[in-house]
Amino acid sequence: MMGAGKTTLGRELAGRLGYTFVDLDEYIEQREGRSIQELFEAAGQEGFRRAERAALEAVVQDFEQAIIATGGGTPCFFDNIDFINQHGASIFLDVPAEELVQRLLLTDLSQRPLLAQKSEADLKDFIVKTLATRLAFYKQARYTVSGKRYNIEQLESLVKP
Ligand SMILES: Nc1ncnc2c1ncn2[C@@H]1O[C@H](COP(=O)(O)OP(=O)(O)O)[C@@H](O)[C@H]1O
Ligand SMILES: O=C(O)C1=C[C@@H](OP(=O)(O)O)[C@@H](O)[C@H](O)C1
Ligand SMILES: [Mg+2]
Repeated sequence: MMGAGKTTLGRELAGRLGYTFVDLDEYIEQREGRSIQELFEAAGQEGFRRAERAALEAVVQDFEQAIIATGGGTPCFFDNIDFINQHGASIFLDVPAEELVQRLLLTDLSQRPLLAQKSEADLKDFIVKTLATRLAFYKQARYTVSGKRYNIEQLESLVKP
């Protein structure tokens, strides 16, 4: 989910393993030549999800040993979660909703179009409801790591060959 730490942790994990790190949102931005916000503005969420799926297919062609930080919605559209599981070892970072909200409030919400311009109360409501609808997808990850704190060695042991 947004704020779980996919980008932050993914980068750290890739560094430890000596793997390439790819943040799917950044990869989409490079492919599309515009920011995620611009893509949402021009093509709506539907257009973004199509670009996201295309990027997912391209990224598995482009990289062999890589840690990919997806976006929070990636596994929840099309058959993306099946595609992800067919091509790699997926990890669900299962962070409580209240913690996600606290973290996200400290960031620039305009960078995440689904959260832009939300009040704190609306943000809380959105995170709780969205997490509930997405959980069925997230639970299909091969591994689940739960809690506010994480242990990078534990994560490393999950994916290390
Ligand atoms: N384990 C953590 N504990 C506390 N804050 C964290 C942790 N992981 C990430 N953050 C912070 O939470 C925010 C969202 O992290 P980010 O990696 O962008 O999440 P995601 O890519 O899953 O949306 C950032 O401000 C980041 O510094
Ligand atoms: O949860 C989502 O639907 C989204 C999460 C974002 O990525 P992060 O999870 O890295 O914020 C980004 O892909 C886009 O704003 C949509
Ligand atoms: Mg991210």
